[in-house]
Amino acid sequence: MISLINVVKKYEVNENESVVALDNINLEIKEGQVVVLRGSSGSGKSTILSLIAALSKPTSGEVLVGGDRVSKLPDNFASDFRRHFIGFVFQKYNLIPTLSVEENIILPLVPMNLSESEIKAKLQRVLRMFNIEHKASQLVKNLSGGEQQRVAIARANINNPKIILADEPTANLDKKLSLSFIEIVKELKNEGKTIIIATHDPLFFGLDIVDVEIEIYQGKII
Ligand SMILES: Nc1ncnc2c1ncn2[C@@H]1O[C@H](COP(=O)(O)OP(=O)(O)OP(=O)(O)O)[C@@H](O)[C@H]1O
Repeated sequence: MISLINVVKKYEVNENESVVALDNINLEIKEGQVVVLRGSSGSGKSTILSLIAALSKPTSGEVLVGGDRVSKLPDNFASDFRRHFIGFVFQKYNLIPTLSVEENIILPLVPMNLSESEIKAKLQRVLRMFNIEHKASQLVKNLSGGEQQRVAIARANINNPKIILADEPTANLDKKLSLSFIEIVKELKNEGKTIIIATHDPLFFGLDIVDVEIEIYQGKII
């Protein structure tokens, strides 16, 4: 279960100016749900994802993920929490173009001190799952947009996290690739993962696999 309780997030722009990105958000997401956060640019969707991932902290209010009060986690615990529980798919993928597909995918494992065989097993699982095995040794910069996205999704899943957060995942994809992303979401849902997608892509609206659609407008749920 993920809960946001009376969450306010203000960004300080300068000494006398702040932006209220989230204005008293209350939200509950159950394990295994696919949730779409919809709303126009600047409405606060990415801010919600970053709070759930403990990438930032609310100005006031609480964020609970599983048993963890992530809004209170010190930074070193927050990165540990992310490594185990969260897979993040960024809009621009955040891949390193000069590294190979497999090097990019195993990056989250670097701090974990795993044996080579453990790393290989985890890598093989996601290479197969996301149909990118045949490109494993190629440099990411030579891949197509759709392939790069599959690498980003594979990296987000390398630790088999319970929660996948995707920020505008189809912003750089054509219709066909966007539909194949939706197929991937279906597979992840079948595995029991909780998936939260921030998007203004109408392809996600009214989809049968989506359990909850939440509309955000100027930092509020409407
Ligand atoms: N680091 C920051 N400093 C100052 N203002 C910020 C910061 N991050 C976000 N904001 C502001 O907070 C509000 C919400 O931004 P957020 O990125 O959460 O919206 P969004 O709905 O995800 O938009 P988009 O679809 O364009 O990514 C916006 O007004 C934005 O300008």
